[in-house]
Amino acid sequence: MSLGGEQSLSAMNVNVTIGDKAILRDVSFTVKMGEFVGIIGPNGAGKSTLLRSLRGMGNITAGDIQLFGEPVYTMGDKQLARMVAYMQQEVNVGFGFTALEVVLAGRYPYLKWWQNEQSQDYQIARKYMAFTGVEALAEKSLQQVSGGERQRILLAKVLAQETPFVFLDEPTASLDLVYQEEIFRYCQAMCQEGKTVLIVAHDIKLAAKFCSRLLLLAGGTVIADGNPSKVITAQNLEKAYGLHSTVFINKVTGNLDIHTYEAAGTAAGQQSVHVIGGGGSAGSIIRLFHEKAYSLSGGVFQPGDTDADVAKAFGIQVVMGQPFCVIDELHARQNREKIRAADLTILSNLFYGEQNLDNLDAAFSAKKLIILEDTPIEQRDFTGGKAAKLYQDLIEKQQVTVLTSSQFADKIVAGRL
Ligand SMILES: Nc1ncnc2c1ncn2[C@@H]1O[C@H](COP(=O)(O)OP(=O)(O)OP(=O)(O)O)[C@@H](O)[C@H]1O
Repeated sequence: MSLGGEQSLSAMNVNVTIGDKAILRDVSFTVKMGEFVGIIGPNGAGKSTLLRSLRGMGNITAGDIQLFGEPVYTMGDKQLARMVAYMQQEVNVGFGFTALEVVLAGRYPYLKWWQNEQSQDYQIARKYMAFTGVEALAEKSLQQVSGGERQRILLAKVLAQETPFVFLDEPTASLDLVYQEEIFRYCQAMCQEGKTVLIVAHDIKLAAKFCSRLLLLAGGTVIADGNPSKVITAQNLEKAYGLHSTVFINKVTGNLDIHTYEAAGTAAGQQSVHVIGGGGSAGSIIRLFHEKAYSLSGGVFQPGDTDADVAKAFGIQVVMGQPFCVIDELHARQNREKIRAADLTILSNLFYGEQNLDNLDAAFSAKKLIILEDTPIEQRDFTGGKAAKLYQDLIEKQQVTVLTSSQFADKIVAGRL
């Protein structure tokens, strides 16, 4: 029987209070079979407390938790162990036991008597040890393995329980890059087969890549709940973590990516800057200005250009032209208006081909102009037409500063613009 899509877990107005401190406040959500739910949020948000409560551990102060319609707190130990496999954050494992014995203990809800090595339980234990890459450690005691290996042994134990629910509290904490991904990948596969996995994770990008749903907790409440692209937004991250970030789709990986930056000062925000770029030369400058809270504009950029992508990711309004075309009159006018309004205009490593003719011409109307030029001027060829001539005129214009991109970046970072 397929359980896919059926409601399997429900938490209703769950409150946990310890002393006079509210650890969880009115947490409500339901989970369907086959969902892969990542529970994310800052340290102390209540993630582990929530997972423990869902497993019927610790006492909730108010509310109700049900698994398949049955209150979790009325279930017996063995019934719960057949229902939920739970890997805690910190586990006191018997260090005298071998890895195989520890994994075999995951079969406890099914064992009637200690089995021989040919029994099905041994085979199941070895199967999951092979999956988590610890088969070769079967006879080693837990004292003889590394922290990451121990984590993978404990994961094999949890998987060997073969329950419809798998709850994992930071299972990737001491794992290397390969196993971190592997665990998420395996959980995803389990969910596709109908299991329900809840995982507490700090790696938001990994959780967003693999989980079908994220639950963002902060201060004991659910800040956001839904598919990863709905939950991982700059606003939600600021609300939960107090973090300044830009959330975007990484064009190389196709995955959701997060760029974080320090809270900017207010002084920089009073200066307005217009960036004339294109061809990918201005992206890093736009990022730096944005992080320092300058009031930014840009143009005329071409669609598909990485400068345009960076501006879009940071939510900066830029004048966009047509792809592979000379700048048309409307966009040229909009660009000039922004240049005139800006305190400072930056012309960043502009390719002085004819399609940039208007960008170069418009730069003459800047109040203050800084040209970023990473090719030594003496190596530039200014003999190639109208645009090249304009560029030369700009460089030779009085009160124009010419810097390399890195000299300029140093100035912004040091706040010496
Ligand atoms: N037994 C306890 N007594 C008092 N306070 C507790 C107890 N257990 C947890 N807390 C508090 O409850 C809050 C939530 O803890 P919890 O471990 O659930 O957070 P978390 O989101 O899992 O954090 P982390 O990411 O750091 O593991 C924290 O402020 C913690 O100090």
